[in-house]
Amino acid sequence: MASPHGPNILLTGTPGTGKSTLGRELAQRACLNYVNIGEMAKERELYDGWDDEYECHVLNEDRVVDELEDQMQQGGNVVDYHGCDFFPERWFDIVFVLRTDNSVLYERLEHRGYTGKKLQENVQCEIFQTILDEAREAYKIEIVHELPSNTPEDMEENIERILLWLEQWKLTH
Ligand SMILES: Nc1ncnc2c1ncn2[C@@H]1O[C@H](COP(=O)(O)OP(=O)(O)O)[C@@H](O)[C@H]1O
Repeated sequence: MASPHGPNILLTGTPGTGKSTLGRELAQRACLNYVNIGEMAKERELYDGWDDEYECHVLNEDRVVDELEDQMQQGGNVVDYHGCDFFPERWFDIVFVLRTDNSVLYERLEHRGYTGKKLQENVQCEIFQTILDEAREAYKIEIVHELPSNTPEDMEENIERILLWLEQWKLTH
């Protein structure tokens, strides 16, 4: 989606892989808007009930898409969410799937207070590369990129890589 405000970037991946850490830093350094879908849904109550099994709200995906449509058409957004197949494909110029080693992810999620089934299923989601497969099905394969996200050095490299991509994007749009 060509836009004078810049491209739209999707950061996705299993919870705990580092999307919001990377997204906030990237948005600040590249002067883009950071959009955390989880926080937005909470603030605007974009929910469709409660999931007893996973003890979380059920996202009203249609309302999220409606709320964001105008802003996405303007461009210049870094969107952060642990899912990606309900966004319109046309919104994004590039999709990054953050990947974290299982043992590192386990510790991060435990530290976040996840236990039992929630902890296990999130680590399994990463083992089975569920979000990567979802992204590859929902977007053109050439715009989907995996980013390792285990260490602070990884994060710095990822930011630099995305900033370079942004420079290229600006030259061609
Ligand atoms: N590249 C990284 N190296 C080390 N720790 C990281 C990295 N990215 C994130 N973290 C840490 O992992 C935890 C989860 O990160 P967060 O950005 O909240 O993940 P997400 O938004 O994907 O759920 C946080 O404590 C964060 O500081």
